[in-house]
Amino acid sequence: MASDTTSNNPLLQLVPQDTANEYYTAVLSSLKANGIEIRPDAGGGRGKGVFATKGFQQGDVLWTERPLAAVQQLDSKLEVSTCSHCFKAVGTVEQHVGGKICCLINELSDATEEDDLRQVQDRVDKIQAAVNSQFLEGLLQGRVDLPLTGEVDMAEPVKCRGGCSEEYCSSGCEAEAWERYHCLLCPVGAAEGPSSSSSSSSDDKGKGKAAAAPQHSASCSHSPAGGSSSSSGDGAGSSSSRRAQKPAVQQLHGVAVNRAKLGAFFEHADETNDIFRVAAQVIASTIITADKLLQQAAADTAEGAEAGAAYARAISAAAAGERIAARVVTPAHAAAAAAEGAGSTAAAGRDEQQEAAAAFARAAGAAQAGSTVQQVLVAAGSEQQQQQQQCLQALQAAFLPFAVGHKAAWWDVVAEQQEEAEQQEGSESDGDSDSEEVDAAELRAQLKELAADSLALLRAGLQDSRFPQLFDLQLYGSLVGMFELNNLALAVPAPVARYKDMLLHPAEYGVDMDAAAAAVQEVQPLLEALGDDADAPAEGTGFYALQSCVNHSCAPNAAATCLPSGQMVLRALTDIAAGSEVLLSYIEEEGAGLQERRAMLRDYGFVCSCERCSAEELAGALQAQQLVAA
Ligand SMILES: C[S@@+](CC[C@H](N)C(=O)[O-])C[C@H]1O[C@@H](n2cnc3c(N)ncnc32)[C@H](O)[C@@H]1O
Repeated sequence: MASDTTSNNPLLQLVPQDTANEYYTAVLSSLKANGIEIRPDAGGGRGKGVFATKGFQQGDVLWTERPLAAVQQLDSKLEVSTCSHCFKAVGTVEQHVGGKICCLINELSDATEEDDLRQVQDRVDKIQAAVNSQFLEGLLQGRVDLPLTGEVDMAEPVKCRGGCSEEYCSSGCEAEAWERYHCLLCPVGAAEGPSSSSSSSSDDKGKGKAAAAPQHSASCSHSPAGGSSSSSGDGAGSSSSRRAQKPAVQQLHGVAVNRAKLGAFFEHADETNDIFRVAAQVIASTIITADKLLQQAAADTAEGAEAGAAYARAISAAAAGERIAARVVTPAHAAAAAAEGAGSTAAAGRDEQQEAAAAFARAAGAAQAGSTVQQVLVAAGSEQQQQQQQCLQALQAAFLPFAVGHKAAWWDVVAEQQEEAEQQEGSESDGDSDSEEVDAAELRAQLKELAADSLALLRAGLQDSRFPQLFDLQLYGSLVGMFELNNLALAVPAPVARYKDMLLHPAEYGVDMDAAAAAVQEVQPLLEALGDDADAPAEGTGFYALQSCVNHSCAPNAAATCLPSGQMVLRALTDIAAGSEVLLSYIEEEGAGLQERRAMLRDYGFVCSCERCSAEELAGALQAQQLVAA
């Protein structure tokens, strides 16, 4: 649902329905989501929703989608190295096994008396039986080969051209991330071409055998991806040698980028809330898109002026041939004359007329594209006002994908959740409502201050004078709030889990059974040491244009999962009839009772009244009545 906030920020105003409809039509078409529509009012006060316009069968893919903005959690990045743009795993299976063991060792060494120490000791024993420090170092450094790991599709890491510790699965992903947002967010910013972090050749059955800087050392006092910084996601790490060469502030996309200050922003985000990193990604990509729109508008205006000059030249050329000159009085006539072409007595002027016609056609197109800009220019008073209006218009267009999704401010969302939780607990115990209010109010103030600190650091890193609306605290809070409510938790299958699954089910992967059985024998101690941690996916959070429009039900008919490629796929869990709403479950609803589900859904800011909840509520009320009657 679009926001109806009371803020004066134009980016927070309700998006006109026509504009939203146009945007979603474009989204559906670009995703080739056939048989799907977005209705502005899904009913029951739930805002917009996604509906099937044709029947789907259980298991059908409804659509696949990449996020508009996403980050992997810092902790998860230590355990599963992925492409910072698309979340496909990078490195080798061996490095991932080593990384997971390091994380496990760290976790176990943090165990306290409150943990089950016998269980902890059991796991330590298993690790010691499986690896020694030399073997672990070998896994991490690419000196140890495990059997059949070449069968798992992995990508060789490509480093960020800016010199920070971000890694990508391909030069394509590196370039896309750089162009879309990372050029403004990289805390190092030495803009060289992308470089592979591995010097190895690709003759190793696609393993991407890396001599890549390991993310862990065998002592397991590991650092995040790339190894040199406490930061991850956008803004991770730095190379001090490159930092020394670059200027303190770089001008890019109309923004003065202070890389050192960006580093401080990311450190703060890593210490406080991952979501700030996603918000920064949205802000950076919006600036870049808006800047491109402004450049385009300027080019169109220049083209219009050029067209005018060409027209003037065409007029004077045509003056030599009266038949044409009499007719070429408007751009439309110029175009018609040029199309007619032959028969002109002004042979010398024909080419020029055609050029003029073409220039006019271009100018007309440009004028049409920029017509709203022109209207604004006429309406605006001073040149400065005109520029501000132009900037705002470009900004609104660039921000549209997020404007259609934004919600209440983060501090309000969280404080309301807290209030409700406390009221619930309060009504179950003796509840002092005054102190509850103070707690929620305090929380609101604390979160607002935290967001203000984060935004101040981002503003210091991205010094911008054209788009003040984008650096407004209320907008920042709304962006973070939107991510809290709309984001899909990313869970990209880890390569170690795929490796294990392949060894256990070789036939499904076309792998020789005997080879798999021998491999299982060899790696059994490692898999036992890892236990369930082998299966832990890469976890993060992403905002998706279409998935974020799907409402919740405690009896869902669809489910979203991540593929190893990092793409999200939405599949039908049941048959879905044409005209039905597509519904996901935002929570682990299976086996949970009504109150438990409602408590989980509090985080999403609504009370569910889906068919299952309504039926259970009714059944509960009837039961209560019967008890009273009895
Ligand atoms: C991911 S968005 C879904 C799209 C949303 N309807 C919109 O208009 O943007 C999640 C929000 O939709 C609303 N919503 C989703 N499922 C709901 C449900 N079962 N009952 C009430 N509100 C729901 C809540 O406001 C929730 O915060």
